[in-house]
Amino acid sequence: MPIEAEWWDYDDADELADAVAGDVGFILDSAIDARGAALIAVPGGTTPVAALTRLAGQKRDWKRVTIIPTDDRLVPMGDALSNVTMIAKLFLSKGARVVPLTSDKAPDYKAAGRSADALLADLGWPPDLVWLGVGADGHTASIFPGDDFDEALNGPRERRALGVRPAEMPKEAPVDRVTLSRAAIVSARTLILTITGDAKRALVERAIEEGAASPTPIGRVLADCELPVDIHWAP
Ligand SMILES: O=C(O)[C@H](O)[C@@H](O)[C@H](O)[C@H](O)COP(=O)(O)O
Repeated sequence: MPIEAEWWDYDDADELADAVAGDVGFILDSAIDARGAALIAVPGGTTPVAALTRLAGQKRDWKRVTIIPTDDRLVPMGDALSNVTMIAKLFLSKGARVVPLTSDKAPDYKAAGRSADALLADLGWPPDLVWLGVGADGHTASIFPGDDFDEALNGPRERRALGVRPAEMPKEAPVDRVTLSRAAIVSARTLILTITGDAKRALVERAIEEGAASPTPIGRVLADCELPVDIHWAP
C-alpha cells in the first residue's frame, strides 16, 4: 500500500514551529472535547523544541493532557540527553501529566524496554498524536538498525515499547534507549513528522518511494501507516 504523505512547507523553522504548535494544539483540544482527555507522544532532539515551547504557551486545561516521549535515552532524569526532562521542563508547570519511558531501576536496556511497555499499558491508548522526528541516518523515535531492529518493527502488535541498543551509537547520544514500537507509532489517531533541511527531505521522499522495502527505519514505519501522514518541512 503506497504511503500517503501530505507535505507542509514553510519558509523557515520559526514558521514551521508556529504551524506545528497550532496543529498539535488543535489535536489536543479536539481530543479533550471528544473524550475528555488527550495523550500525545512527542520526539526528542532539537527540531521540535521551538514548536513544543509555543505549544506549552497555549491556554487549555492541561490537567487533561498526558505527554510521553516517542523515545528516550537511558540516562538519569535531569541529564542533558534526557528527552523527558526537556518535556517536563516545558509542561509540568502547566499541569500536564508527563510520563517518562525510562527509569534508572532497570538492570539493562531490554528490561528498561519491558518496564516502559508495562507502564504504557496503563495509559488510555491509542495516542491522539504521535509526532516523529527523523535522524540524518533515517532513524525515527529510537528505531535504529541493530539487533533490536526487527523487534521494533515486527514485534507483537500489542508491544508498545522496547529497549534498543543502536548498532552504531549516534554521536550526539551514544547511549542505550527505549522507544515506541512501530505498532505503537502507527496506532496513533494522527501521525506527523517535523524535519528540516534538504538532506532529510530527500531522505524521507526516498523512504516514501521505497515503502516497505526501505532500508531506513522511517521508511519501514511509514509503510505500515494506514492514515495519511503530515510532514512539516522547513529549509
Ligand atoms: O531521541 C531522539 O533523538 C529523537 O526522538 C530522535 O528520533 C530525533 O527525532 C531525531 O534524532 C531527529 O532529531 P532532530 O530533529 O533534532 O534532528
